[in-house]
Amino acid sequence: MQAPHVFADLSKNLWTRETEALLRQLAVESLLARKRDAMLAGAAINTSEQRSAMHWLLRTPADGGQLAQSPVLRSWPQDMHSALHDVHDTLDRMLALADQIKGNQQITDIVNIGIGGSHLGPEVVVNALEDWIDKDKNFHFVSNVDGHELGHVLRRVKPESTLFLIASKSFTTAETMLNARSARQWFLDHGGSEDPQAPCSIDRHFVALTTNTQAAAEFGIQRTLGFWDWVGGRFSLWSAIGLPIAIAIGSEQFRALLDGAHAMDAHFFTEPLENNLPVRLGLLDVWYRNFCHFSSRCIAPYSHGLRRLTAYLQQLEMESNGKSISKNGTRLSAPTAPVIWGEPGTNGQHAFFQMLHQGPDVIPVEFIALRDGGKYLGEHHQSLVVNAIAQAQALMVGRCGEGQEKDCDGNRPSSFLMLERLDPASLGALIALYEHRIFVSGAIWDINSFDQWGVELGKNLAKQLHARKSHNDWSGVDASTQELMKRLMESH
Ligand SMILES: O=P(O)(O)OC[C@H]1O[C@H](O)[C@H](O)[C@@H](O)[C@@H]1O
Repeated sequence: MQAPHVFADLSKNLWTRETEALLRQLAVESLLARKRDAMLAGAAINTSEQRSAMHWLLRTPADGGQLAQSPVLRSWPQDMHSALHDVHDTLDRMLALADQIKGNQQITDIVNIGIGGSHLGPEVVVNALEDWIDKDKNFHFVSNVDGHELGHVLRRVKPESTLFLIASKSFTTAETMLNARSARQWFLDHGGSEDPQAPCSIDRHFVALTTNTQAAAEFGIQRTLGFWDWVGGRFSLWSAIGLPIAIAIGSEQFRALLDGAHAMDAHFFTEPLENNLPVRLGLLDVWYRNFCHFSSRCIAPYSHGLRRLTAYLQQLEMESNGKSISKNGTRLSAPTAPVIWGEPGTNGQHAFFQMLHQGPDVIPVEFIALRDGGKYLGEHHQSLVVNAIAQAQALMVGRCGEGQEKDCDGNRPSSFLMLERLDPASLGALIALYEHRIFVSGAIWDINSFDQWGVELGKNLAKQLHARKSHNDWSGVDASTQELMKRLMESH
């Protein structure tokens, strides 16, 4: 089927028309349409944090665009109109800043410091759109608290020609804060200044992207672009967190990225369930996970530009739907998000595809390819996509009669998504497709796809271990953790 900017061939999946009709019935019984409308109405669907989930508003045109005639929009309360107004105010300011930085020839290096949702989205988009980027700027993404990553970048840049973007929704994430402090110290140690009047000042060379503008100011960054707590971290590339993207491709193309996502939003919010690609894919995910008991899904982008897409989708899907408790607090009896994994093609073919063809587990595969490969070596592109099509065919038809070890069962499912080309609008639509698809399966499972309390546990324990380390106090700590901590301290 054709959805905005994305063609989807779902014909190699293990379902029939009847299966899909029954799944749609399940969607009706799970109140999917009502839940979708609640999101569009700005209801607090992130119940554990009492927040709405309105990342789609970040790409809604000021006049409502393709959603203007939607009955939900037409009955929006005033505060939704105000929120949309604020979105466009901030977007205009952000894009003006982006164009100014883009045109500033003195700035040759942009260093984005952030992790999770404040890193993966911008990284995947900047990588994907490298053909749209002026060659006079280098983009660096630092996320890991491992000092090797920041050190590697700092060895290659100079304070006077570098702009640091400190990206953190909360402005409290330990890794980002440590990386930001180290970058700041390096900047001051190498000729930068705290004096706002100085030519190489923190004011000119640091920008914070955050909802916590106060913490950014306390850190010493005055130039801040804000956003709102109703933008989940993993859905935030459309907000101020997208500044590195906007610097890379410019305001006009950033707007094209938003427009592509908006076209998919309108498709999702208004098309009937049977013609709605995010709904069809979300239902397919439920079918495979709960009825066929497939526990993972392989994502294989046949595009070097999309080489980081799987990492991005891992956070999007597994952080959103890796839950075992329903919205009303009961433990679910059925499993939720599968393991998402994969590598770009054709590399994956020469590594793990063997298991996809002959391994004991059936693993649905998602091929993502471009019809038009752009300006590089057309022959390579044809070879790339033919490989993807051949792999999907091989998984389906298998092989028999050549001796048991050579035989492949076949009947292994795959979906094939094809973009016309890798441009901002198509990429925006593709990412929005995944956001909504995940919403659909989350709605069927009746989980809150917008919180991530499991992540908090690890963060808290890391903080406690740090504190205990300074007092060398291990009372009440389990033996395994104690031993590892003692070993770490001994080596110092
Ligand atoms: O943007 P920040 O507040 O620094 O958060 C960065 C990341 O932190 C945690 O890992 C959360 O699980 C992610 O959802 C979030 O994207």
